[in-house]
Amino acid sequence: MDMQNYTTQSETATSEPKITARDVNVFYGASQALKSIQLDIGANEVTSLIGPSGCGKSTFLRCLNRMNDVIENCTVEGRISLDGVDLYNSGLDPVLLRARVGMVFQKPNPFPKSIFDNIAYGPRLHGTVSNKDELDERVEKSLRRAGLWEEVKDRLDKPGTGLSGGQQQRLCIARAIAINPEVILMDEPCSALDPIATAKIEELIDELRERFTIVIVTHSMQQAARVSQRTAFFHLGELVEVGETDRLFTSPQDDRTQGYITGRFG
Ligand SMILES: Nc1ncnc2c1ncn2[C@@H]1O[C@H](COP(=O)(O)OP(=O)(O)OP(=O)(O)O)[C@@H](O)[C@H]1O
Repeated sequence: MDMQNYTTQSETATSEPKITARDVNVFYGASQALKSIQLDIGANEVTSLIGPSGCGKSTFLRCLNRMNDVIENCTVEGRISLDGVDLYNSGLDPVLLRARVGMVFQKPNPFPKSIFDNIAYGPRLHGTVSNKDELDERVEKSLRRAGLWEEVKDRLDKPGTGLSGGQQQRLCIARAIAINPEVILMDEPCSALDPIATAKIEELIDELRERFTIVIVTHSMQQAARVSQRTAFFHLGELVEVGETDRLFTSPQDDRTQGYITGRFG
Protein backbone atom coordinates (compact mmCIF):
# COMPACT_ATOMS: atom_id res chain seq x y z
CA MET A 1 0.00 0.00 0.00
CA ASP A 2 1.21 3.51 -0.76
CA MET A 3 1.17 4.99 2.76
CA GLN A 4 2.02 8.48 1.63
CA ASN A 5 -0.88 8.53 -0.77
CA TYR A 6 -3.13 7.09 1.92
CA THR A 7 -2.30 9.72 4.54
CA THR A 8 -2.90 12.58 2.13
CA GLN A 9 -6.32 11.18 1.19
CA SER A 10 -7.66 10.13 4.52
CA GLU A 11 -7.92 11.32 8.08
CA THR A 12 -8.33 8.54 10.60
CA ALA A 13 -11.97 7.60 11.24
CA THR A 14 -13.35 9.35 14.33
CA SER A 15 -14.32 5.96 15.78
CA GLU A 16 -12.92 2.44 15.40
CA PRO A 17 -13.20 1.49 11.71
CA LYS A 18 -16.06 -0.87 10.95
CA ILE A 19 -15.05 -1.13 7.32
CA THR A 20 -11.67 -0.58 5.72
CA ALA A 21 -11.08 -0.26 1.99
CA ARG A 22 -7.55 -0.55 0.66
CA ASP A 23 -6.34 -0.13 -2.92
CA VAL A 24 -9.82 -0.66 -4.33
CA ASN A 25 -10.02 -0.50 -8.12
CA VAL A 26 -13.29 -1.12 -9.94
CA PHE A 27 -13.72 -1.68 -13.66
CA TYR A 28 -16.77 -1.92 -15.90
CA GLY A 29 -15.27 -3.93 -18.75
CA ALA A 30 -12.07 -2.07 -19.62
CA SER A 31 -13.24 1.23 -18.19
CA GLN A 32 -11.95 2.06 -14.71
CA ALA A 33 -14.59 3.60 -12.42
CA LEU A 34 -12.63 3.68 -9.14
CA LYS A 35 -8.90 4.17 -8.69
CA SER A 36 -6.98 2.93 -5.67
CA ILE A 37 -9.53 3.91 -3.03
CA GLN A 38 -8.37 3.92 0.62
CA LEU A 39 -11.10 4.65 3.12
CA ASP A 40 -11.98 3.82 6.71
CA ILE A 41 -15.65 3.83 7.69
CA GLY A 42 -16.05 4.47 11.42
CA ALA A 43 -18.47 2.43 13.52
CA ASN A 44 -21.66 4.11 14.72
CA GLU A 45 -21.22 7.19 12.66
CA VAL A 46 -22.58 8.46 9.38
CA THR A 47 -20.16 8.77 6.46
CA SER A 48 -21.32 10.74 3.41
CA LEU A 49 -19.98 10.08 -0.07
CA ILE A 50 -20.22 13.22 -2.22
CA GLY A 51 -18.94 14.31 -5.63
CA PRO A 52 -20.07 15.16 -9.16
CA SER A 53 -22.24 12.80 -11.17
CA GLY A 54 -20.34 9.76 -12.44
CA CYS A 55 -17.44 10.10 -9.97
CA GLY A 56 -18.02 6.59 -8.59
CA LYS A 57 -19.94 7.13 -5.32
CA SER A 58 -22.60 4.49 -6.00
CA THR A 59 -20.00 2.09 -7.39
CA PHE A 60 -18.04 2.38 -4.15
CA LEU A 61 -21.18 1.96 -2.03
CA ARG A 62 -22.07 -1.23 -3.90
CA CYS A 63 -18.58 -2.65 -3.21
CA LEU A 64 -19.40 -2.63 0.51
CA ASN A 65 -22.04 -5.36 0.27
CA ARG A 66 -20.90 -6.93 -2.99
CA MET A 67 -23.85 -5.63 -4.95
CA ASN A 68 -21.45 -5.07 -7.86
CA ASP A 69 -21.19 -8.87 -8.13
CA VAL A 70 -24.56 -8.90 -9.86
CA ILE A 71 -23.47 -6.35 -12.50
CA GLU A 72 -22.11 -8.06 -15.57
CA ASN A 73 -18.60 -6.95 -16.54
CA CYS A 74 -17.90 -5.34 -13.16
CA THR A 75 -14.59 -6.31 -11.54
CA VAL A 76 -13.55 -5.30 -8.04
CA GLU A 77 -9.87 -5.43 -7.02
CA GLY A 78 -8.24 -4.66 -3.70
CA ARG A 79 -9.24 -5.39 -0.15
CA ILE A 80 -12.42 -4.42 1.69
CA SER A 81 -12.85 -5.69 5.24
CA LEU A 82 -15.76 -5.72 7.66
CA ASP A 83 -14.51 -6.01 11.25
CA GLY A 84 -11.19 -7.15 9.77
CA VAL A 85 -12.67 -9.93 7.61
CA ASP A 86 -12.06 -9.63 3.87
CA LEU A 87 -15.40 -9.39 2.05
CA TYR A 88 -14.16 -10.79 -1.22
CA ASN A 89 -11.52 -13.40 -0.39
CA SER A 90 -12.55 -15.06 2.84
CA GLY A 91 -15.32 -17.35 1.63
CA LEU A 92 -17.95 -15.04 3.22
CA ASP A 93 -21.37 -15.83 1.75
CA PRO A 94 -22.62 -12.70 -0.10
CA VAL A 95 -26.19 -13.40 1.03
CA LEU A 96 -25.13 -13.39 4.68
CA LEU A 97 -22.96 -10.35 4.02
CA ARG A 98 -26.00 -8.48 2.69
CA ALA A 99 -27.88 -9.36 5.88
CA ARG A 100 -25.06 -7.69 7.85
CA VAL A 101 -24.74 -4.78 5.42
CA GLY A 102 -28.24 -3.72 4.39
CA MET A 103 -29.14 -1.28 1.64
CA VAL A 104 -31.72 1.41 1.00
CA PHE A 105 -32.11 2.67 -2.56
CA GLN A 106 -32.86 5.99 -4.24
CA LYS A 107 -36.42 5.11 -5.11
CA PRO A 108 -38.47 3.50 -2.35
CA ASN A 109 -39.02 -0.10 -3.46
CA PRO A 110 -41.44 -1.87 -1.13
CA PHE A 111 -42.35 -5.42 -2.09
CA PRO A 112 -45.88 -5.80 -3.52
CA LYS A 113 -46.97 -7.21 -0.17
CA SER A 114 -48.61 -5.94 3.01
CA ILE A 115 -46.77 -3.54 5.31
CA PHE A 116 -46.38 -6.39 7.82
CA ASP A 117 -45.00 -8.82 5.24
CA ASN A 118 -42.52 -6.27 3.91
CA ILE A 119 -40.88 -6.19 7.34
CA ALA A 120 -41.42 -9.87 8.18
CA TYR A 121 -39.82 -11.05 4.92
CA GLY A 122 -36.18 -10.81 6.03
CA PRO A 123 -36.57 -12.32 9.52
CA ARG A 124 -38.57 -15.21 7.99
CA LEU A 125 -35.99 -15.74 5.23
CA HIS A 126 -33.04 -15.72 7.60
CA GLY A 127 -34.89 -17.68 10.31
CA THR A 128 -34.03 -15.10 12.96
CA VAL A 129 -37.38 -15.36 14.77
CA SER A 130 -38.75 -18.59 16.16
CA ASN A 131 -42.49 -17.94 16.50
CA LYS A 132 -45.34 -15.58 15.60
CA ASP A 133 -45.01 -13.51 18.81
CA GLU A 134 -41.33 -12.88 18.13
CA LEU A 135 -42.13 -11.98 14.54
CA ASP A 136 -44.85 -9.53 15.62
CA GLU A 137 -42.45 -7.99 18.09
CA ARG A 138 -39.71 -7.67 15.46
CA VAL A 139 -42.10 -6.00 13.02
CA GLU A 140 -43.29 -3.51 15.62
CA LYS A 141 -39.78 -2.72 16.85
CA SER A 142 -38.46 -2.18 13.31
CA LEU A 143 -41.36 0.11 12.41
CA ARG A 144 -40.90 2.04 15.66
CA ARG A 145 -37.17 2.48 15.03
CA ALA A 146 -37.96 3.74 11.53
CA GLY A 147 -40.44 6.25 13.00
CA LEU A 148 -43.37 4.71 11.14
CA TRP A 149 -45.24 2.63 13.72
CA GLU A 150 -47.80 5.24 14.78
CA GLU A 151 -48.70 5.96 11.15
CA VAL A 152 -49.22 2.34 10.10
CA LYS A 153 -50.09 0.29 13.20
CA ASP A 154 -53.80 0.14 12.23
CA ARG A 155 -53.16 -0.85 8.61
CA LEU A 156 -50.41 -3.47 8.78
CA ASP A 157 -52.33 -5.75 6.41
CA LYS A 158 -52.60 -3.04 3.73
CA PRO A 159 -50.14 -2.90 0.79
CA GLY A 160 -46.80 -1.18 1.41
CA THR A 161 -47.12 0.42 -2.00
CA GLY A 162 -50.18 2.36 -0.76
CA LEU A 163 -48.07 4.54 1.53
CA SER A 164 -46.73 8.00 0.62
CA GLY A 165 -43.22 8.20 -0.87
CA GLY A 166 -41.66 9.27 2.44
CA GLN A 167 -43.53 6.55 4.34
CA GLN A 168 -42.44 3.98 1.74
CA GLN A 169 -38.82 5.00 2.23
CA ARG A 170 -39.18 4.64 6.02
CA LEU A 171 -40.80 1.24 5.35
CA CYS A 172 -37.71 0.27 3.33
CA ILE A 173 -35.49 1.45 6.19
CA ALA A 174 -37.62 -0.61 8.63
CA ARG A 175 -37.26 -3.60 6.30
CA ALA A 176 -33.47 -3.17 6.32
CA ILE A 177 -33.39 -2.82 10.12
CA ALA A 178 -35.58 -5.90 10.68
CA ILE A 179 -32.73 -8.31 10.02
CA ASN A 180 -30.46 -6.56 12.54
CA PRO A 181 -27.77 -5.39 10.15
CA GLU A 182 -24.56 -3.80 11.42
CA VAL A 183 -24.19 -1.39 8.52
CA ILE A 184 -26.83 0.38 6.43
CA LEU A 185 -25.90 1.70 2.98
CA MET A 186 -28.14 4.43 1.58
CA ASP A 187 -27.93 5.48 -2.07
CA GLU A 188 -29.48 8.96 -2.33
CA PRO A 189 -32.36 7.90 -0.07
CA CYS A 190 -34.12 11.28 -0.20
CA SER A 191 -33.79 12.19 -3.86
CA ALA A 192 -37.39 11.18 -4.63
CA LEU A 193 -38.83 12.86 -1.52
CA ASP A 194 -40.24 16.30 -0.67
CA PRO A 195 -38.50 18.50 1.94
CA ILE A 196 -40.72 17.38 4.83
CA ALA A 197 -40.25 13.66 4.11
CA THR A 198 -36.53 14.37 3.62
CA ALA A 199 -36.28 16.04 7.03
CA LYS A 200 -37.90 13.00 8.65
CA ILE A 201 -35.43 10.62 7.02
CA GLU A 202 -32.52 12.84 8.04
CA GLU A 203 -33.72 12.86 11.68
CA LEU A 204 -34.07 9.11 11.48
CA ILE A 205 -30.52 8.69 10.13
CA ASP A 206 -29.25 10.66 13.10
CA GLU A 207 -31.11 8.38 15.54
CA LEU A 208 -30.05 5.20 13.75
CA ARG A 209 -26.35 5.88 14.02
CA GLU A 210 -26.47 5.03 17.73
CA ARG A 211 -27.03 1.44 16.72
CA PHE A 212 -25.81 1.16 13.13
CA THR A 213 -22.93 2.28 10.97
CA ILE A 214 -24.32 4.29 8.07
CA VAL A 215 -22.84 5.18 4.67
CA ILE A 216 -24.90 7.54 2.53
CA VAL A 217 -24.44 8.72 -1.05
CA THR A 218 -25.90 12.18 -1.49
CA HIS A 219 -25.96 14.88 -4.13
CA SER A 220 -26.81 17.44 -1.51
CA MET A 221 -23.89 19.00 0.32
CA GLN A 222 -26.38 20.48 2.79
CA GLN A 223 -27.62 16.99 3.53
CA ALA A 224 -24.07 15.68 3.99
CA ALA A 225 -23.40 18.57 6.39
CA ARG A 226 -26.62 17.89 8.32
CA VAL A 227 -26.43 14.13 8.72
CA SER A 228 -22.82 12.98 8.63
CA GLN A 229 -19.85 13.06 10.93
CA ARG A 230 -17.40 12.30 8.11
CA THR A 231 -17.50 13.14 4.45
CA ALA A 232 -15.57 11.63 1.55
CA PHE A 233 -15.26 13.63 -1.68
CA PHE A 234 -14.88 11.63 -4.92
CA HIS A 235 -13.87 13.04 -8.29
CA LEU A 236 -13.33 11.15 -11.56
CA GLY A 237 -13.01 7.80 -9.77
CA GLU A 238 -10.57 9.05 -7.14
CA LEU A 239 -11.17 9.63 -3.46
CA VAL A 240 -9.78 13.15 -3.29
CA GLU A 241 -10.32 13.96 0.35
CA VAL A 242 -12.00 12.56 3.43
CA GLY A 243 -12.33 14.02 6.88
CA GLU A 244 -14.64 15.28 9.56
CA THR A 245 -17.61 16.84 7.84
CA ASP A 246 -17.26 20.28 9.47
CA ARG A 247 -13.58 20.45 8.60
CA LEU A 248 -14.06 19.29 5.02
CA PHE A 249 -16.70 21.93 4.33
CA THR A 250 -14.96 24.78 6.17
CA SER A 251 -11.31 24.17 5.23
CA PRO A 252 -10.96 21.72 2.35
CA GLN A 253 -7.35 20.75 1.72
CA ASP A 254 -7.61 19.97 -1.98
CA ASP A 255 -8.44 22.50 -4.70
CA ARG A 256 -10.88 20.03 -6.28
CA THR A 257 -12.84 19.74 -3.02
CA GLN A 258 -12.82 23.52 -2.69
CA GLY A 259 -14.05 23.83 -6.29
CA TYR A 260 -16.90 21.41 -5.72
CA ILE A 261 -18.15 22.80 -2.42
CA THR A 262 -18.06 26.35 -3.71
CA GLY A 263 -20.07 25.29 -6.76
CA ARG A 264 -17.35 25.83 -9.37
CA PHE A 265 -18.15 22.43 -10.86
CA GLY A 266 -20.42 19.44 -10.33
N1 LIG B 1 -23.43 -0.91 -14.87
C1 LIG B 1 -22.49 -0.10 -15.40
N2 LIG B 1 -21.90 -0.42 -16.56
C2 LIG B 1 -20.94 0.36 -17.10
N3 LIG B 1 -20.50 1.51 -16.55
C3 LIG B 1 -21.06 1.88 -15.39
C4 LIG B 1 -22.09 1.10 -14.76
N4 LIG B 1 -22.45 1.73 -13.61
C5 LIG B 1 -21.69 2.85 -13.53
N5 LIG B 1 -20.87 2.95 -14.60
C6 LIG B 1 -19.90 4.03 -14.86
O1 LIG B 1 -19.01 4.12 -13.75
C7 LIG B 1 -18.74 5.48 -13.41
C8 LIG B 1 -19.17 5.72 -11.97
O2 LIG B 1 -20.60 5.62 -11.89
P1 LIG B 1 -21.39 5.72 -10.51
O3 LIG B 1 -22.82 5.46 -10.80
O4 LIG B 1 -20.71 4.92 -9.48
O5 LIG B 1 -21.16 7.27 -10.17
P2 LIG B 1 -21.94 8.20 -9.16
O6 LIG B 1 -20.92 9.12 -8.59
O7 LIG B 1 -22.72 7.38 -8.19
O8 LIG B 1 -22.89 8.99 -10.14
P3 LIG B 1 -24.35 9.64 -9.91
O9 LIG B 1 -24.12 10.70 -8.88
O10 LIG B 1 -24.69 10.22 -11.25
O11 LIG B 1 -25.27 8.55 -9.47
C9 LIG B 1 -19.51 6.31 -14.43
O12 LIG B 1 -18.61 6.66 -15.46
C10 LIG B 1 -20.58 5.39 -14.94
O13 LIG B 1 -20.94 5.69 -16.26
